[in-house]
Amino acid sequence: MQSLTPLVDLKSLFRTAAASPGLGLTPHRVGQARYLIQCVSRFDAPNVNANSSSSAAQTSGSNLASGHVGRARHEWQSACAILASKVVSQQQDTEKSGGADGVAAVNGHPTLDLVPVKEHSNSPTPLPKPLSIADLSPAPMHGSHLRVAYQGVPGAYSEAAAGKAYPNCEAIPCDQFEVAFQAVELWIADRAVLPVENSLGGSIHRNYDLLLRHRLHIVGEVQLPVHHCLLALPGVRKEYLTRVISHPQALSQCEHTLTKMGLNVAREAVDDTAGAAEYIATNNLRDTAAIASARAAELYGLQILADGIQDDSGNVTRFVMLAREPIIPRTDRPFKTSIVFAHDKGTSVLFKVLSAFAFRNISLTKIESRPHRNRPIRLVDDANVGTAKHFEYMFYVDFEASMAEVRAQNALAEVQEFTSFLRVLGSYPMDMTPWAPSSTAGD
Ligand SMILES: O=C(O)C(=O)C[C@]1(C(=O)O)C=C[C@@H](O)C=C1
Repeated sequence: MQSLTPLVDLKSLFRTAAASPGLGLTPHRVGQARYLIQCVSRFDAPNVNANSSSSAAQTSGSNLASGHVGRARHEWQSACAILASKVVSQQQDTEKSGGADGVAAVNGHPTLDLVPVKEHSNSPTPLPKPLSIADLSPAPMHGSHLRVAYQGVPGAYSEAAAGKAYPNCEAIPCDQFEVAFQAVELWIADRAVLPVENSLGGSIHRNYDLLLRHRLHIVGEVQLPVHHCLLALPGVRKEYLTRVISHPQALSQCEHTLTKMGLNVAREAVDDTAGAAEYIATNNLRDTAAIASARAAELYGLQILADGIQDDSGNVTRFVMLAREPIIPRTDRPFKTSIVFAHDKGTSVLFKVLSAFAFRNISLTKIESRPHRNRPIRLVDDANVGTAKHFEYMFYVDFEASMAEVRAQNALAEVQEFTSFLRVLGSYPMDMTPWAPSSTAGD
């Protein structure tokens, strides 16, 4: 088995942030990160899984991966927020008292400590170099590689998607989707590549919710054909198996094929496909198989019991590429734009919003609704018949146009009139890779 890049979890992520001023972190950010490490330590709960891209992952199998930040994420997050704000106020106090970084106040005006000029010296103190255009490049890179965060361990499909999106990138494994978001926000990574939907399994809701909660921008998409294999330890036969473990999406993508193969064994959800393979290898499990990639078989020393077990040969997962800054939309190639909106008077607005696109001949490629978590229910009282409880939604729409096109700008101006909340998640080039379906076990 090869030695692999360690998984980034919340704790190590903040530790790296705190210890690496070279990553482009401001002293403020480094200070925040130090405090965050303390917060994370307080809420560490081994064997409790905080991550899940689906509620199915909360089944017993999801406890397989160990060492996660667990219990009470909301507690942890509010502690982070409080402590991070303390860092800011402490920093402001220090600045006021003139103690930090050589800044002192004279008559209320800060003065800077200048580098002393050494007179008649042959070896002058090196002076700071002025910033040049190159220092201001929009995509900060560390060394020659773009650092791309993904959820899972090496061998996960998300790692392959990161490589497709950014060839030669340094892929950074993260144990949760949220960690991948934060890795970009804290400058540990330059981009994140995260799955949002699969042609068989449907939407990965967790990432839709996180897109709204974080301030990253969609700067691209990649569609990855997903070719699943059934993996087990060398020498294990199908008849020995009592369970199959994998990511909930992968289990759902192979549901019928597993049944057709006569594998009516327990199916358990874990955090990612390659993590399932790693778990079997690490614990020498001879009664368990994983659904994962051929690369995962190679990395963790498993054999392939069956190849191409996805229920459809055209099994494709769509991933979005996320960055701290949006890209400038263009019109010289096909673009897609993703928006999210809500209306405080309910779903009646949906028809008007959709017609704003229809009148301009703009095709929609996806529409998704999620609970409006800040205001999930709207009560409508009618004295005669009682109280109607309407569920409230956030609507996510992808449409085929660039924000550089006037028709898209006009459509959004109209949508803004109808809605109480509107955010453009990104305008980005469409993945136009030629179609190449993978083979299935029955082919
Ligand atoms: O578990 C993995 O390998 C992943 O990359 C995650 C994931 C997903 O979240 O949908 C990605 C692609 C496949 O659809 C199956 C699982």
